Amino acid sequence: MIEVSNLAKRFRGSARGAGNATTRDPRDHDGWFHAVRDVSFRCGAGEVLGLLGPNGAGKTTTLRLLSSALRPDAGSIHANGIDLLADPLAARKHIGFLSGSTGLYGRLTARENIEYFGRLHGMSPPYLKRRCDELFDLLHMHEFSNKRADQLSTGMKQKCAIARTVVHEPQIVILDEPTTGLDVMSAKILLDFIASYKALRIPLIFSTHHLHEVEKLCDRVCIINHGKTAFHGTMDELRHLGASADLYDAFVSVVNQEA
Ligand SMILES: Nc1ncnc2c1ncn2[C@@H]1O[C@H](COP(=O)(O)OP(=O)(O)OP(=O)(O)O)[C@@H](O)[C@H]1O
Repeated sequence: MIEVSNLAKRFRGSARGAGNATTRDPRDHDGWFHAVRDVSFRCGAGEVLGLLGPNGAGKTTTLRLLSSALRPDAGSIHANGIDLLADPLAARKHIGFLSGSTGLYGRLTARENIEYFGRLHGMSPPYLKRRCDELFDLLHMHEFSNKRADQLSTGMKQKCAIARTVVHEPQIVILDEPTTGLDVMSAKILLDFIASYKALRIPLIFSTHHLHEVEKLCDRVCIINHGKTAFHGTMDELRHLGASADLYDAFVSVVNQEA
C-alpha cells in the first residue's frame, strides 16, 4: 500500500506575463510557482490507480515526488509502512519509476540497458537473465532485444524503458504516461502488462490522458487540478460525483466544478 498525504512542492520563479489577474494560474504568487499544493491519495495491494488531470495540473511533479526524484516541501509518503521521505534510498529500492524521458544508453542494446540497471540493483547474472527473458516475453521485446537503443523506434524505446523500470521487481510501480508513443497493438500489450500487477498484489500508479485506459484498468482514480486533488475515489464514486455514467462527462464535470 502506498499512501500520499497533503503533498506540496513549489518552484522558484513565476509564470507571470502569460496572463492577467483573472487568467493567471492561481498557483503563481509571491515569486513562487506552487506546482503541487495539496495532493493526497492511496493505492492498495492489487490496485491500479489512475492519475488524471489537465495539462500542467501537477501529475508528473507528483510522480517525481513519489519516486524521490524531487523532495516535497510538505506532506508525507508512506509505502508498506516505510516513511519514504525519511528514507529515500528505500524509496529507490522499492519503487520502480518510469519517467517521461526514456533515458536509455544509445550505444547499448535493449538487453544491455536493462541488464545494466539490474546489476545496479544487485541482481545476480542468472536471476537477471531469467528476469529479462520473462520481461521480453511479457512485453513482446524478443525481436529487438539485441538492437542498439539508438536504433529503436519510439515504441520500442518505451517498452525498453518500462522493462528497465520493473527489472528489479519493485514492490510499487509508478508509470508516467506509459502508453505515450505506442501503437494500438503495443498499447494493448502494455495495458495487459499493467493489469498483471493486480494478480501480483503490487500497487501500480500511472498517469494518463486516455480515459479508456482508466476505464479498463483502474480500481481507483485521482484527479489533480491546479496542483490539488480534485477527486480521489473509485470509478463508481467518480461517476456519482460527476453525475454521469460516462467517464468523460464525469471527468469534465469534476474539473469544471473545481475551476
Ligand atoms: N522544475 C520546474 N520549475 C518550474 N516549474 C515547473 C517545474 N516542473 C514543473 N513545473 C510547472 O509545474 C506545473 C505542473 O507540471 P507537471 O509537469 O507536473 O504537469 P502535468 O500534470 O504532468 O502536465 P502534462 O499533462 O502536460 O504532462 C506546470 O505549470 C509546470 O510548468
